[in-house]
Amino acid sequence: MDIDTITAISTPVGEGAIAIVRLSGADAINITKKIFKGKNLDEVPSHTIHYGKLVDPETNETVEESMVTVMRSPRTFTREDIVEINCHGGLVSVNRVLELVLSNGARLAEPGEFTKRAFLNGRIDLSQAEAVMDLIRAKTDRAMSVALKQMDGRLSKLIRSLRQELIETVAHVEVNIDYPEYDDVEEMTHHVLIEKTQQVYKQIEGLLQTAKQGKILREGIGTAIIGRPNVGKSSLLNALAHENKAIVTEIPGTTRDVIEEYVNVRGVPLRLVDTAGIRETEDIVEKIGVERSRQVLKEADLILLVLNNGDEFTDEDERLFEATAGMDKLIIVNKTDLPRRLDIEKVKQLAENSLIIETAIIEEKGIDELEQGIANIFFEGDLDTGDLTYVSNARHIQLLKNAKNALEDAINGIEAGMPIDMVQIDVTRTWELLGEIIGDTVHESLIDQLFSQFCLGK
Ligand SMILES: Nc1nc2c(c(=O)[nH]1)N(C=O)[C@@H](CNc1ccc(C(=O)N[C@@H](CCC(=O)O)C(=O)O)cc1)CN2
Ligand SMILES: Nc1nc2c(ncn2[C@@H]2O[C@H](COP(=O)(O)OP(=O)(O)OP(=O)(O)O)[C@@H](O)[C@H]2O)c(=O)[nH]1
Ligand SMILES: [Mg+2]
Repeated sequence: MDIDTITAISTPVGEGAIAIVRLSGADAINITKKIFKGKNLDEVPSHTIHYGKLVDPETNETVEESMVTVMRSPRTFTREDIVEINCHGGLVSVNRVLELVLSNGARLAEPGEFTKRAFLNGRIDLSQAEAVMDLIRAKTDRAMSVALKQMDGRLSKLIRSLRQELIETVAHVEVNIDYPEYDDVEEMTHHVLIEKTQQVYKQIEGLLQTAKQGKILREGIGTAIIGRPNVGKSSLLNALAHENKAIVTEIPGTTRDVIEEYVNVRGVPLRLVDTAGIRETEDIVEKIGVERSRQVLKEADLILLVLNNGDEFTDEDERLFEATAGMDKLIIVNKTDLPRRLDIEKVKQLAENSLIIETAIIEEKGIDELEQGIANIFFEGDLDTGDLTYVSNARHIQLLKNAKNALEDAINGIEAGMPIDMVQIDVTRTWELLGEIIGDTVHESLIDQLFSQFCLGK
């Protein structure tokens, strides 16, 4: 394992009042002492902060003034000695402090390396480390609360208990293999095996059932706003975002590219995508936009299909209904301030079970109903992260699916009266797959790859 001292700027790039350069490792305090003029940092109590000047030992030039926090191993974020240098938040000043630390013996940290050390030193497990990243990226309060629970070790605890159950079944099997002469042991084994494996199977299934909501909490509901040019799609995006994000003009074909925006509709996280109005066009730029719109449409979890109340219902509108058949969809009849020319009966007929909502976005009418409609579609208005343990991470979901399959093999084997040591292989495999979620049984290259997705300085 690396034992060198790492450093990085732990605050975002850009101007701020304060920025933090963090050091972690056995030399963190020694390196800081070389550049810090103030109290003797060897003598200050752990978890205390101290004012002083930062001085370049080569030139004796004062580089910065600072507040320095000293935290001694092992009760720290990484379990190593940590120093946090709080300096002024200008771009130049933070970088000079970083350079100073680097030239005095620290190494620049890789992305995620602080959290990786917390993992390698056993303070947190892999799913907790991944939750740290989710927390940073959380777009809504609810996504954040899911991440916080995972960081707290909720998922880990559940996975550990499932693995424990599996180990117990394996133990029973071992007894059976070692003492085949006891008939009642065999009966017992069969009984226990069926019961325990099915119990674990049900819990894995339950976890997987939270995956759809978990994914939505994490990434937002992929929502495509589609419709003919000029019906008011970009106006709709702006209304839901409560901000003028997309350009709105009276010229059809205004939106040429796909515009994405995270919005929070009554606690439901939407990844809202405004698209170029779909029509047959000769304009080359618009053509590409229209192609992209069709692509977005295919990948969406929810469609907001916008129609113009003041215009006739056209073949192009009809084709949009066809293209979105069977998808979760809301029909928005916009521009109800204009006299109706739209064939609403036709719309009702094509809408099937989809809700039709009338809006006049320009007058801010119908937006409330629309927001309620969106909330209802996914969670009957109630997206509750309450007590459930969610899985939201694609890696975890895949591992759970594989574990479920392996356990299914085991259960089928038991029921078909397969030799017990064959069944054991599948049970052990399930145990290993679950272990990968928390990082008990993972390959080093996977660990490197996972942590490299982190932000620098985390
Ligand atoms: N300035 C600063 N703020 C920060 C962080 C940081 O690294 N620096 N964090 C970085 O993400 C978060 C806090 N995360 C932390 C998690 C664990 C420990 C820690 O020392 N844990 C010890 C117990 C400490 C105690 O109880 O006194 C341990 O688990 O052994 C510290 C920070 C958010 N705020
Ligand atoms: N009368 C009326 N006009 C509206 C309403 N909503 C939007 N508009 C106007 O319709 C025009 C087109 O709106 P956009 O939001 O740009 O339409 P779009 O569907 O994004 O258009 P493209 O990007 O060209 O496909 C603008 O002039 C809007 O001000 C409404 O409820 N009533
Ligand atoms: Mg537009």
